[in-house]
Amino acid sequence: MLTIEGLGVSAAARPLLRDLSLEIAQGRTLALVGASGSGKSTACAAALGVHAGNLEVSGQVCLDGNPVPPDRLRGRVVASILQNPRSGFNPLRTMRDHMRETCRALERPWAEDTARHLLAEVGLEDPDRVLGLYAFEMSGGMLQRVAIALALLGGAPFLFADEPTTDLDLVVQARILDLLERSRDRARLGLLLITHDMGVVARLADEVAVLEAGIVVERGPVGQIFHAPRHPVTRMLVAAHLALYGKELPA
Ligand SMILES: Nc1ncnc2c1ncn2[C@@H]1O[C@H](COP(=O)(O)OP(=O)(O)OP(=O)(O)O)[C@@H](O)[C@H]1O
Repeated sequence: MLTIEGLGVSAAARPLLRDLSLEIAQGRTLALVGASGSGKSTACAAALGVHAGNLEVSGQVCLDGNPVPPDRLRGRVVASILQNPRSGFNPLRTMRDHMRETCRALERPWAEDTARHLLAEVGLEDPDRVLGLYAFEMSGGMLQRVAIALALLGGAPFLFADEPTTDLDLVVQARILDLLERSRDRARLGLLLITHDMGVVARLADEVAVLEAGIVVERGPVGQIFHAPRHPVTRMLVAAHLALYGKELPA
C-alpha cells in the first residue's frame, strides 16, 4: 500500500494544495479529479519530488507505512507519466537510448523484445523504426505513447499517470486504457490516475477523490461518485460528463 500523507504545497506562502492524504493499493485505481487549476498536477509532481523549484512542499509518501524519500520512490516504486511528454526526452538521444537508459537506471536487463512489445501495445506501428527515432521526429501523441511504454518498462508496482490519454485520439485512448487496465489486473499495478475526463474515470477508477482549490472536497467509490455525487464540484464534473451523452444528473 502506498500512502500520500498530509501533502501540502505553497508558492510564496500562497497554498496550492492543503493536507492531501491518499491511499493507493496494488491492483486498484484511485482517480484524482478536479477542474483545471485545482491542483492535480501539482499534487502528483510534489509527491514525486519533481515540482517546480519555487514551491514549498510538506508531507510524506509511505510504502507499507514506511516513509520513502522521493528519489527512492521514483522509478523503482512509482513509475510516472507526467504532462508535457516532449520535455521529458533528451533531444540528442533516440527512443532506444531512452528505453535502454530506463532499464540501466533501474538495474534491469535491457530486452529489446520487451521494448518492441510495449511500443506495439501502446499502438505504435513499426516499433523497430520508432526505437531509432529522436523526439523531434515524433508527434506529441507518439511521444506520449513512448512515455507510457517507458513507464511500464520498469515494472514498478505503482504508476502515477497525469492525464495519460489527453492528447491521443479516441482509438489510441481506448487502447491505452485497456493496457493500463490489463497492467493493473495482471501485474497488480496500483494506479493513481489524474484526470479531468470523467469518461476515463468511469472506465478505470475504483475510488475517486475530488479536488477543488487544493482541497479534497469529496471522495468515495466510483459508483457513489457517479450515482450520488454530493459536492457541487463533483456534481458539475458528473453532469458535464453525462451531458456528452444527452443525459442529466437527477436532482
Ligand atoms: N510553480 C508554480 N508557482 C506558482 N503557482 C503554481 C505553480 N505551479 C502551479 N501553480 C498554480 O497551482 C494551481 C494548480 O495548478 P495545477 O497545474 O496543479 O492544476 P491542475 O488541476 O493539474 O490543472 P490542469 O487540469 O489544467 O492541468 C494553479 O493555480 C497554478 O497556477
